[in-house]
Parts: sequence; structure tokens; C-alpha cells
Amino acid sequence: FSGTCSPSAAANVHQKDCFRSRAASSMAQMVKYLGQEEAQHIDEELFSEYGFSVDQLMELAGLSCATAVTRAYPLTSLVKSRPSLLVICGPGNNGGDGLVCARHLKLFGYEPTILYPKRPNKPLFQGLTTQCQKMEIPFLTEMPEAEVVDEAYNLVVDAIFGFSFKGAVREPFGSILDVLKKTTVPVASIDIPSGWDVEQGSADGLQPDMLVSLTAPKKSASMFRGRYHFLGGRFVPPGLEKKYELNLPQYPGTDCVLQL
Ligand SMILES: NC(=O)C1=CN([C@@H]2O[C@H](COP(=O)(O)OP(=O)(O)OC[C@H]3O[C@@H](n4cnc5c(N)ncnc54)[C@H](O)[C@@H]3O)[C@@H](O)[C@H]2O)[C@@H](O)CC1
Ligand SMILES: [K+]
Repeated sequence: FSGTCSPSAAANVHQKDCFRSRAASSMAQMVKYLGQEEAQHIDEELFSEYGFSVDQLMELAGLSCATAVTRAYPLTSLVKSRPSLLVICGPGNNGGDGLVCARHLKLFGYEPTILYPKRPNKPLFQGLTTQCQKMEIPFLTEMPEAEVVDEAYNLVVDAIFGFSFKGAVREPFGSILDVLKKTTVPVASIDIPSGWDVEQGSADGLQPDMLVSLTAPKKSASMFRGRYHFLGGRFVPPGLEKKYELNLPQYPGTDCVLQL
């Protein structure tokens, strides 16, 4: 889209797109893009000052991600005969968001499969894993080759690393990300495209088609070049939003996601 809204454009639809696009880009300018430390401080404060628990926010974050997937890749738009998705979960809370997202996607009619190679020995993650197993979501034991991923799945959900990622990628995630970079199916990243520096991004890294920024976008989101950037995690209390000057756009109605 060129950025100029031509009044002579015949279709109303085009005009609507035009205004939506303008509104969205001005919203994207207003909302604050967070540095890594700031994102971690907000996270800590949500628990220490505002009394939330991790599983509460993870449920809302994962639900946002699943909802964003339904908006960008509705069941009717999928090209494969089955609505299959691959959800790759990492070793921290970003991986937990992925487990929650997979569970909701199953409830929304998709057929997720999970790869979860490094599982923390904590009740929260064990519970989320059990819930997915009981929802009859299959777990893979290893990352398939790129050609297999392209053939078997409509979309890959990247829940490997979030805002605590630092340094060079350690195994087995280095090899998993190498495969992901070779696939042609769209990738939807939760919070940060995995392997990207949280603030600087990564020129030769993963190039997801969708990014769901949680709470507020991180600085690297300004380097995102995919088609769909959503904001999710509609749980920020006004006091916290004010303190960190987040300038969050208003979510429409009761929606838990907003397209930036
Ligand atoms: N504050 C918020 O707004 C919320 C955040 N949530 C999620 O939590 C995420 C942050 O979670 P965490 O702080 O647990 O961290 P991450 O999930 O970003 O990753 C931490 C894990 O990755 C490993 N790791 C870090 N760098 C690595 C490297 N170079 N190679 C291999 N492994 C590496 C760490 O050892 C740790 O196990 C967010 O991005 C978001 O997805 C949500 O669950 C809930 C609400
Ligand atoms: K991610």
C-alpha cells in the first residue's frame, strides 16, 4: 500500500483499508517500544506490585496469540487439507505461552502439534503439558526437516524465546531455528522473533509473517517486516501503563488483540 489515500478510489473497501492503515500506523507510532530491561521490570512489577500470578498472565497471553492466529490465518484460508499447525515451545515463559496458545487453537478447530524439547521441572509447565496431552495434541520428539514442515503444516508458531533471550543461541534451539529459516510456511512469533536480539533484531535471522507483541512491543519489533503485527496481553493496569508511559492503544470492544 502506497500510503496515499486516493479519494477517487471507486471501492469503499479500499477507502476503509486506507483509513484503517492510517489509523494503524499512527497507533503503532504512539505505543511505546520497550527495551529488554524495561520489559523485565514491567513483568516483575505485574507480579510483585499488582498481585498477578504467572499462570494467570500466561493464560491471557496465550489466548491472545491463539486469537491473533485466527484473525490472520482463519480456518477457511488454510491451504492444506487439514488445519495442521506446528507449535515450537522454548524453555521459559515464552514456551509456556506457546502451550496455552496450542490448547486454545485446538479449541478453535485447528490441529496443533507441539515440539517441546526442553521442559522445565516446575508444576506450572508440567500442568500446561498435561492439559495439552489431555486435549489430544500430539508432541513430536524431534524437529522435522524443513521439507517435512512445509508439507505437513500450514503455519509454525514460534514460542521459543521471548524478552529474556540473550547471547548466542544454544542447542537444540540453534538447529531448530536453522530449519525454521529454511521453511516456506508462514511463521507466527510470540512476543519476539526467536533468535533476535530483543532490542536490535537480527538481519539474517528468522523473518516471521506474524508477530504478536505482548503487553507492549519490544524495540526489535520496529525491524519486523511481516504482514501481521498484533498487540496482545490485555491485562495492563492503568497505574502501570502510566508509570512506564506505554501509550497503549485502546483495544476494540471486548477483543483481546489489536492489529497494529
Ligand atoms: N510480562 C508479560 O507481559 C508476560 C510475559 N510472558 C511471556 O514471558 C516471556 C518471557 O519469559 P522468560 O523471562 O521466562 O524468558 P524467555 O521465555 O524469553 O526465555 C528464557 C529461557 O530461554 C533460555 N535462554 C536465554 N537465552 C538463551 C540462548 N541464547 N540460548 C538458549 N537458551 C536461552 C533461558 O535459559 C530460559 O530458559 C515473554 O516474552 C512472554 O512471551 C507471558 O507468559 C505472561 C505475561
Ligand atoms: K518467540
